[in-house]
Amino acid sequence: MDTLVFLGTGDAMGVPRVYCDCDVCMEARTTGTNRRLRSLVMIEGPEGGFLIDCGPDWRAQMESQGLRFAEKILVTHAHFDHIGGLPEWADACRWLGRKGELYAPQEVIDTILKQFPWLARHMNVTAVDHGIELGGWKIKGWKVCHGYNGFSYAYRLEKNGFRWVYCSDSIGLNEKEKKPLHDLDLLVLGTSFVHETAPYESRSVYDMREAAELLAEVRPKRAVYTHMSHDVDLNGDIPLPSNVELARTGMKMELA
Ligand SMILES: O=c1ccn([C@@H]2O[C@@H]3COP(=O)(O)O[C@H]3[C@H]2O)c(=O)[nH]1
Repeated sequence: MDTLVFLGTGDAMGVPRVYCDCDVCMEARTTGTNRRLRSLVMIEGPEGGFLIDCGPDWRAQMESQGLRFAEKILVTHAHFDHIGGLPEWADACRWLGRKGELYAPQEVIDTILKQFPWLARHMNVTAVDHGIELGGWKIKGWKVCHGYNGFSYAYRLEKNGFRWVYCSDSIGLNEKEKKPLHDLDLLVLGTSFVHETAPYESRSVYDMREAAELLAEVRPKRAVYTHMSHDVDLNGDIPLPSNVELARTGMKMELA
């Protein structure tokens, strides 16, 4: 049985935001229910495991699980909050004398290697544009609208009849982009805010109101929201569709 572990459930700034004294950020600093590291998930199972994304909190996330090595990492897009940990992973590979396996679409690889050209010395880099199999999961990625911030990729994973999607950074998906979101047992969707009031053209991730509309359309059996900013209070009373839950740091789910 495979397990999905939420090692990071925050937006680009994490929670608390360094500059912020709002109630959610202050709660995150004290009791810490809302403390959120940058978004990253781990899939583990009998056929091996892998991470999706490697943001700047990677080191703390590895330590939180007592993990000493990450062998395989699949990346969604080349934004700092999703790739900031890659140089630390590369250093770990170097010191252990073990090559990591980095997977991403070719255009994402190109950007990563422009930013961190030395990575290729410490890891094998594989383009996943035509799909990939990791840990027994058949994985297909597709490009999704990330609004003001450009594009990201979402991944659809299938194994033993279980179908799920990881789509952390998207907004306003068109019909083609929504197609792989149908017939899902689980949709992990990024929703930065409950209700984001900033002008639409300045935004880059669904809010929870829009996400509810998307779910009504694509009808996954279950959904989990992640990539949540300090707008989201896990101790609050947020109106959600009945099949939705909010990811919590360290939360585990069976993928079956
Ligand atoms: O070309 C770019 C654009 C943006 N970024 C990062 O991705 C984050 C996306 O959310 P945000 O807009 O709150 O903050 C952004 C930055 O931290 C990046 O690394 N490269």
